[in-house]
Amino acid sequence: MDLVNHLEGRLLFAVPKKGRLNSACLNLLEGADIQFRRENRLDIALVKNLPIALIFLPAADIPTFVGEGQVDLGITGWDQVQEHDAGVRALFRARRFSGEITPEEESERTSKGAGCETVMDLEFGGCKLQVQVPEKGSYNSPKDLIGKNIGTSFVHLARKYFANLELEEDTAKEGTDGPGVKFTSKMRTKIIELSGSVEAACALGVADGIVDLVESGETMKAAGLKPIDTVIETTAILIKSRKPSNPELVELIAARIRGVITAQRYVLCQYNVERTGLVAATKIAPGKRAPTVTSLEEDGWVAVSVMVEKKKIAPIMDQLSKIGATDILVLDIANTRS
Ligand SMILES: Nc1ncnc2c1ncn2[C@@H]1O[C@H](COP(=O)(O)OP(=O)(O)OP(=O)(O)O)[C@@H](O)[C@H]1O
Ligand SMILES: O=P(O)(O)OC[C@H]1O[C@H](OP(=O)(O)OP(=O)(O)O)[C@H](O)[C@@H]1O
Repeated sequence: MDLVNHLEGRLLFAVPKKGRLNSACLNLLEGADIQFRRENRLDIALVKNLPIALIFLPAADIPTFVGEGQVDLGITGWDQVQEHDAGVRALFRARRFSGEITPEEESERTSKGAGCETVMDLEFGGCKLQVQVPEKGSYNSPKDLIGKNIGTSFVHLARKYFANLELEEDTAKEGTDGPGVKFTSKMRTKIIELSGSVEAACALGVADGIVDLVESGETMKAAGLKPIDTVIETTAILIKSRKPSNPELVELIAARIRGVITAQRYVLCQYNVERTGLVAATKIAPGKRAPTVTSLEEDGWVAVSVMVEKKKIAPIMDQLSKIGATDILVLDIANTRS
């Protein structure tokens, strides 16, 4: 089937085709009951039960497609959206400096090009974009890298980061060569674009420091690098274009995804407690909204069911047990809707 000719009337939803975010995205789509079958090697899949087409794209390209409005919705890293926005801003700023466009055109085109809106944080794919330097070298602070070579895949964020650093340093030095002497800021740090294996750049003599993503820190440690600053912290996000083709469907998908995320974050805790212990128990586990309390077929006792954040459940069970709650059960939540 020629899928491209079946996109008419469908909401286009971009998801990372590979890499760190791919499998969590596929789980999210399954949880939201977005059913599709992806043919081998095809980057478009029609959703069977909703008027949606999934477009599988590199995570780094998704902000461009959504920002320019060709695709309505997308999942990618916050870092990728920031990198794209910084790139768009730099492009139009340069055009204004060269006199190609007016300041008004610059602001209009910047807001059009960098036009993704964040719908929600998806709470996975968490990592940090960090400045890393050789552990055994002489660089200890980001300012030590001014004027040096920096390897990165995030050229626009790195350039912005070092431009700010240079400006800070220039401002601090202002006047030190004599009253009223102003340093003119001209980017001195060289940003070298690398598409992968950035951590090898220092050992290979290509760069003095790098700006790259760090999750566990194992890759950088193995490459003999240490962090000296964090440029941004990032997680996966759901983004939408400013004018999606079907806003109601965007809302429906957002509500389903929100439900899946809440279900992943919470468990349902059920226990029995004497009515006299209910106030103390509710203080320990107040729930997302409030606990549901039903009477037990035993005088003076109630059964309570309450949503608890997964990461807090163990100490909460300990405390409930301590104040006399019994038969404490913890159940996974398959899905939720507020
Ligand atoms: N440990 C990690 N390393 C890199 N990215 C991560 C990590 N954990 C989460 N991410 C997120 O995953 C996004 C995609 O990164 P990933 O390197 O998997 O992309 P990719 O499309 O496979 O690109 P590449 O071709 O560079 O491998 C990042 O922008 C970031 O938001
Ligand atoms: O802190 P860690 O948990 O070790 O993860 C961080 C590493 O993972 C990413 O690279 P990836 O494996 O995606 O390959 P790449 O170098 O080709 O981008 C990133 O660029 C780091 O190198």
